[in-house]
Amino acid sequence: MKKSQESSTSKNQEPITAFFKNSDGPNNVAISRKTNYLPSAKRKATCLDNDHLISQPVKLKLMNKETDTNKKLKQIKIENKDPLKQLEHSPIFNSLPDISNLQCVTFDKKDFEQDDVSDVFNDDWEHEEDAAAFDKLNLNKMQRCEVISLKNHENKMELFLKSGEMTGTCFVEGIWKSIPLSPGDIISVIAAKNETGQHYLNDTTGLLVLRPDHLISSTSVVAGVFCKRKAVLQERWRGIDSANTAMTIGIMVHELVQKALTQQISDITQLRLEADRMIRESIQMLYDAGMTEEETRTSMQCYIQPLNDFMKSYVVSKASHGIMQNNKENWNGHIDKVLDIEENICCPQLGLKGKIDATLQVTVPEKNVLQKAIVPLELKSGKASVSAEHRGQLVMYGMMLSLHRNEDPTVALQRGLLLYLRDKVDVREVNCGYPERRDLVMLRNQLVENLTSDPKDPDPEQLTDIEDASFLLQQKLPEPINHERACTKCPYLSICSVHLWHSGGPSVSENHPLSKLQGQALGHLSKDHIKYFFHWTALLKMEEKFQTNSSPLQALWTESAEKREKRGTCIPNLKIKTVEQSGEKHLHVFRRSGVRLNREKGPQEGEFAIVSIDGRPWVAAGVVSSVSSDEVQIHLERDLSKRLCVDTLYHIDSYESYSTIVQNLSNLGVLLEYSERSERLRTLIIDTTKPQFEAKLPREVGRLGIKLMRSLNIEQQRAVLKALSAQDYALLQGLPGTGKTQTISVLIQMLVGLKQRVLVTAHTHSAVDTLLSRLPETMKVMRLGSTARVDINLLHRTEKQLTASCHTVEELARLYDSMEVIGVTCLGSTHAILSRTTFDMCIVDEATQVLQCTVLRPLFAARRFLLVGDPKQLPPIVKSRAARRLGMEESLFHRLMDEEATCTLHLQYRMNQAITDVANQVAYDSRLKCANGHVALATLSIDMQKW
Ligand SMILES: Nc1ncnc2c1ncn2[C@@H]1O[C@H](COP(=O)(O)OP(=O)(O)OP(=O)(O)O)[C@@H](O)[C@H]1O
Repeated sequence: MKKSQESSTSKNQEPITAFFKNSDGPNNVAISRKTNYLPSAKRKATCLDNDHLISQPVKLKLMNKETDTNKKLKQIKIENKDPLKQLEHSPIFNSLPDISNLQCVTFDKKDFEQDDVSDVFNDDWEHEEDAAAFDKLNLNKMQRCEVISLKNHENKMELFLKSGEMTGTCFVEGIWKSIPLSPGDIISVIAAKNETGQHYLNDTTGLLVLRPDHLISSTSVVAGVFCKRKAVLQERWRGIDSANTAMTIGIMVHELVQKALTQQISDITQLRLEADRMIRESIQMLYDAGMTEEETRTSMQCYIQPLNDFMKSYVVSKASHGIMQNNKENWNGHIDKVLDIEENICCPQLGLKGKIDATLQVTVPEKNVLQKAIVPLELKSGKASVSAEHRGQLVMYGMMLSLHRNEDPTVALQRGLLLYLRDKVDVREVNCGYPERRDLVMLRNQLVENLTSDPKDPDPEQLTDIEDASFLLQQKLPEPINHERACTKCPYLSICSVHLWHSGGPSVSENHPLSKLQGQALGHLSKDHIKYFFHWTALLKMEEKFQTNSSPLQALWTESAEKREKRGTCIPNLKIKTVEQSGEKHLHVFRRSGVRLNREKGPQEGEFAIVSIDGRPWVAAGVVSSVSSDEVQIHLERDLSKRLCVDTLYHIDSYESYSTIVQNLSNLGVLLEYSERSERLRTLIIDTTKPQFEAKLPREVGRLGIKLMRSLNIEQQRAVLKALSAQDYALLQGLPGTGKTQTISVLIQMLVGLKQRVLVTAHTHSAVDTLLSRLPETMKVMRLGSTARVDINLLHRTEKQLTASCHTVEELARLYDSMEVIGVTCLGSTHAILSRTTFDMCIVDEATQVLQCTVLRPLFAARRFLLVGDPKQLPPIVKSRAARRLGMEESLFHRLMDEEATCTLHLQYRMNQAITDVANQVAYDSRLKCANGHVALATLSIDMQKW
């Protein structure tokens, strides 16, 4: 039984095209003709009856952890054959892309002057005059449709689709048939028509994009060429992979090339000076990656001469052909103009997004005629592999750009340039035929199937049991690859393995590398650790789902700007007034003439927002710096006025970023790590091992205490001593106005007096600032985080201000090391200082308001911690009712509350007796006391005349 399942699965992995022939990795068989994405048992559970049209949504039933389906899922074994070997045996391994049917596109002058921003897609991308037409759906152009029902025929699937008021059918054959569609799914389709007028897609025509509203970056899609599973893990657990040398050099080389291109630098001495300047200005990034200037200079050397050659031959020369004409693979064109740098490109028709390194206007000789074209350029700082990953990225940019030009993405001529500069200049033109485009869309579909829920998945808001939730809401992952070397080094090994061995998904045979690596990946984790991980990932998934439903990104392309304005999420129809360079960003001032802006609704100061124009959602994004009744100021990463004409109307939309969810998932991922810091927290937080306290404190404490603790009452003094004696952690429960901040401030001074380094954190910027502002000016304090969010009185203590005088990585490191206190919010705790320093104590204020998984990040950086808060005050903000019901509001403070570890402050200085009595009746059960008679009798005299 098992055997037959194994062989059928491996048989399903035949490659279909040659696209991945240059891939370095094993997933170059990523697209398989017959592979269904779901494990076969799950497929069975969800497969559609061949003979019935299904038009009703399937009723959901909560699966019990040990249902038959689940048992079956666990039994499935997948034998992963080495995909490279399979590929070699493919009859089409060496076939070349079919470009015979490509049409040549000519450009006119206006194409080069500004973007073609014609209305490519309106509310539903295509509106036809005839409103109630049945079977009038025109799929010759890409359409966003809803699958109403589907019917399986012998070799094809019949889809009944709806787009706006239009309906129609489409037959899906070949590779497209393996997409696991359900009624209710949103797809984007372009199809051919046969002689009978019937729309169809097969292996040689059409595109079907699954759930196109979920935009995946083209970098993530090509990451899936090597390992689809890693590509999905990377999307969800981004941040586990820390900054490294190759990444840092890559960023610096990109900046240097972009500078050379925009300023037309073709002089080797000037390029060297630019590189040196860049290194000097990037000391923060070098510190993060643990690199010195000298190392960086040496690593960048091998790019400078080739960059100079590139500039001379392709950019500044007047010739219309490049160097190395003897090497026929090298590109033979000329770069006439740089149109854009880091152009943001967002394409909801293909469900893709990306950032193009440089958008160029070029001249290319073709059959002895000089042709003009606009091409994306992708710079690669690694070896000139011209791999499937590198080419694939350009193919996707090409498809997105062709849709922006209103062309057919399956056949439109596309050109792109790959630029390699390590050791020698190597410029390759990438053009491709239909098979590559189809395979990349299919690869994206496979990733999106794992990254989004399908209409048959349970609605998280209906879940009532955390065990069910943590089983049903587990991250879906593609099958693992068979590559021991890659898996051993993979930063996602533990997360990949925990899903492999502890979820209902497919498992692997005993000979698979992941079986051998199981001990290394999970040997240090107990059942409870894994259960905690899955509980919290499920809760985060519920919260994420709730957020996606309440503020959907797709409104940007499915609703008009006016409709979004009515909903209160958009400020529409703005024009650019001015653009000013502001550090690395461009401060854009937008104006709406005539109409006063509603300052209460839409993007607010300090919020992240998206800038769109009609037909082109998300042309840029950034943080809003101010909103007045007639102007919006926003810092964007690129200058929009350079590319778009002055009369362009812009819309600015609020955007609920999911980076917080991803950061929280990453924190849970780090908690699974085999390291001392993670083991310590697992023991304290998951196993709830009792914290230990020193029986005696050093004499020095007494000496310091006489001086510093005089301002504290007896309860507060006890709290300070308790915190000082904690070996693991302590809790400080402070009722309102009882002097929590005052107590913490004295504790910090005591710790610093004892030569200990302290990390101070809280949920909000204001709480961090309140604490830091109570510390003496003589203390060495640094506030991390964006200066825009820091209290004006603390600006002199911000990282930006303090590091302004550092000119070398060494000076910077010395400065960081000299700081006695570092202050940062919990979400801002991803700064490199925290991963490179072990603080003696981390103090978390407002600890009852922070999500358990958010507070983990600062705690990883300290030997012991103090949680300060009031469990009777606000819990963490959780929007999903179901997640709240299942325990997401439980803060770490609540989880660890224990009499022995907790000190409580009851004596308050803020309310007189009458108000204290009310607070006691409502929440504190007579435990809140006035600190003294003066407080109890205090009154407020108000001059009623003045009111
Ligand atoms: N031991 C003390 N003697 C005199 N006044 C004190 C003492 N401790 C705190 N206070 C005063 O009580 C007020 C409240 O103190 P603090 O802001 O530290 O309390 P908190 O518990 O942090 O308040 P909140 O409930 O707003 O978080 C302040 O005005 C502070 O100066």
